[in-house]
Formats: sequence, structure tokens, C-alpha cells
Amino acid sequence: MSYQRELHIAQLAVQRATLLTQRVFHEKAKGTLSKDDKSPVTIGDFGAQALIIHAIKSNFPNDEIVGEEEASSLRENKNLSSQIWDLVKNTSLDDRSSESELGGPVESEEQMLQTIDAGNSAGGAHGRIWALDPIDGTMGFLRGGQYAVCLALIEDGDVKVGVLGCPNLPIDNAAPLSADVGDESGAGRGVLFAAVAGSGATSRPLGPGALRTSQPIHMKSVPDITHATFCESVEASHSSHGDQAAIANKLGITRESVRMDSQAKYGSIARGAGDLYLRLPVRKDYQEKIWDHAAGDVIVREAGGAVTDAEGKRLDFSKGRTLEENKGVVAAPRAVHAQVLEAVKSVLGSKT
Ligand SMILES: Nc1ncnc2c1ncn2[C@@H]1O[C@H](COP(=O)(O)O)[C@@H](OP(=O)(O)O)[C@H]1O
Ligand SMILES: [Mg+2]
Ligand SMILES: [Mg+2]
Ligand SMILES: [Mg+2]
Repeated sequence: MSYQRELHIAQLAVQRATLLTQRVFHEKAKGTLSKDDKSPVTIGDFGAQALIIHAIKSNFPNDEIVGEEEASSLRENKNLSSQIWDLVKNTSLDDRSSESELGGPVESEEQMLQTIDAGNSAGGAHGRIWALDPIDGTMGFLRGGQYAVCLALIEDGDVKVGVLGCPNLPIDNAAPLSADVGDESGAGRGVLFAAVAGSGATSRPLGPGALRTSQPIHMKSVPDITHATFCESVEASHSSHGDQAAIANKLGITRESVRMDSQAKYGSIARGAGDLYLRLPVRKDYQEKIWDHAAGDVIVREAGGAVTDAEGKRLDFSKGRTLEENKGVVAAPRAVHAQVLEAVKSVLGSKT
């Protein structure tokens, strides 16, 4: 099968990064900064980005990386930078040989900052480009909710490999859909979703034991759409709860939506814990970021789903750092996607 080495390295890199993010998750002080667009970033986001880019650069030195974060604010904030360095240098996989496959330790704080900044690719339609969201759902991460560490390989504009580390989701693929994160111990939690284009989607436990076996995952079939479960963002500014409720209503769905942060939503529907993921824009001018969708897109499609925007177009990852050709996201099992899209169009159409 193709892309097996990319998949293996991506899985290990995400697995290692979640060890770092979980340490920060359990701390009260998460070293939060506010970015230019007013969104939050924490020492967990920066640390995870450094570790993952280090792993990719060590294994695939010619590949480009589109990473969400950059280090300029850290160069002006030595205190925060040294907190991140402390995390980065003290995070490694238990298994020594896996750890050395990820390129050995980052050598210095300065190398760490340069590594974070190596996620500055402009993206585009040509070549091999990794899309990295070191913590997706930072708001959830800060609130004590769901979040995901997300990594995807895009080749000539198509997503080929996707990996989602979701430390706070249940390991059990059959667990009912809920945004609940369980107790302090983390028992029974932590799942790593993955997919390679053309080869299906899988899940495996995220905890120690990197070589635990992966299980194939599939979306649930939905014989009656009125019984479907749909999920959506917690943050009302990220997607329109009102439009989503109207769409659900139009479809005759009576169950309350499950509100969950991050691409954990894509992973959850891919394994059949939920059925639909709706993300309708709030602001007309917002362009979705490729790192917020690339891994989830391939995982859901490989599990038997269709992922489009609100007009029914496939998400186009070839346009740079954003999905500038798309508005919103509609993800559903292939057999019911057209029906869901029709309801989306009808609700959005009646607004204008
Ligand atoms: N106005 C907006 N519309 C849609 N998405 C937005 C947004 N503002 C921020 N986001 C994105 O929403 C992501 C979280 O999605 P969700 O609400 O599904 O958890 C954020 O990822 P980060 O948390 O990585 O910054 C951010 O990139
Ligand atoms: Mg962010
Ligand atoms: Mg994100
Ligand atoms: Mg992020």
C-alpha cells in the first residue's frame, strides 16, 4: 500500500505531540496568548507544532508544511518560550525506537523556534504539503473540552493521508456520541484516527503502546434521517447554530445536536458515533483554514462519507492556506449526503 511510511510517521508524531498537549491540558496555567485575530494560542499549541514539524522535517526534508502557528510572539516573550522549551525537551515516546524514528530530540530553544516557523508554506496545488493544526479546538482545550492534534499530507492538492489525535474522546468506537471528557485519570480515553486515500480509515488507542492494532472504522448507515445525530461546533461564532437547527428541523431530526470542539467531530462521525457534521458560516468573509479540515476530510470520506461545502462542492485544498473556494462544511454518509445538502440549500436559500 502506498503512503505507509508517511502514515506511520504521522501517527507517531501526533501520538508524541498529544503527550505534550495532555500535560498542558491538566495544568491550570496554559500560557495563553491572544493572536492578531484575537483567537487564543497556548504553550501546548506551540510545543505540539515544534515536535510535529521536527518529525516531518527529519523524515521528509523536502516536503513543505502549512502549520497554524508561528514563533514571532515567542521571540518577544522569553518566559513563554522557555516554558515551551521545557515541555518540548521533556516529551518523548516511551518506545525508544519509535522516538528515534521521529528524528531524535530538538537540539535547542532556538532550533525549536525555527522549527515552529518552518510551518510557513503558502500551500497550493503542487507538490507534497503537510497541513498541521497542533491543537484544533483551542477554545475547547482551554475550557476542558474536546480538542484534536491534526496532521494531513496533501499531494498536488489532494489529501492523501490524515491523522487525528483526540486525547479526550473514548477509545471505544461504539461509545455513544458525547462531548464529555471523562475523569481526571483519562481511563478509557484517547483515540487516534487515521486514513490513507483509497485504503480506508482506522482508529486505535492513543495511549502507550504505539504498535497497538488499528481497527477499520465506518460511518453508520442511516436508514431514517429523522433518527440521525448531528454534531456542530461549541463556539457560536464558528458556525451558525441557528441555520444548523433549521436544517435539522427541515430533515425532521428531533434529537438535540451534540456540540463538540475540534475535528473530533469528523472522527466521531467517521466511526459511526454520530451521523452528520454541519458547519454553516456565520461571517460571509471568513475563509476556513486547510488545517481545520484536511485530516477530517480524508478520514470521513474513507469511512464511507461525503464531505462538501454548503453548495455541494468538494473541499479544495489546492488554493493555499485557506479553503477560499468553499463556504461551510456538510459531512454525511454518502447515501444521505444529497438529502442533507438539499435541506442545507433550502435553508440558506430562504435567507437571501
Ligand atoms: N469565524 C470563524 N468561522 C469558522 N471557523 C473559525 C472562525 N474563527 C475561528 N475558526 C476556526 O475554528 C476552529 C475550531 O473549530 P471548532 O469550533 O469546530 O472547534 C479554530 O481552530 P483552532 O482552535 O485550531 O484555532 C479556528 O481555526
Ligand atoms: Mg487557532
Ligand atoms: Mg483549528
Ligand atoms: Mg489550532
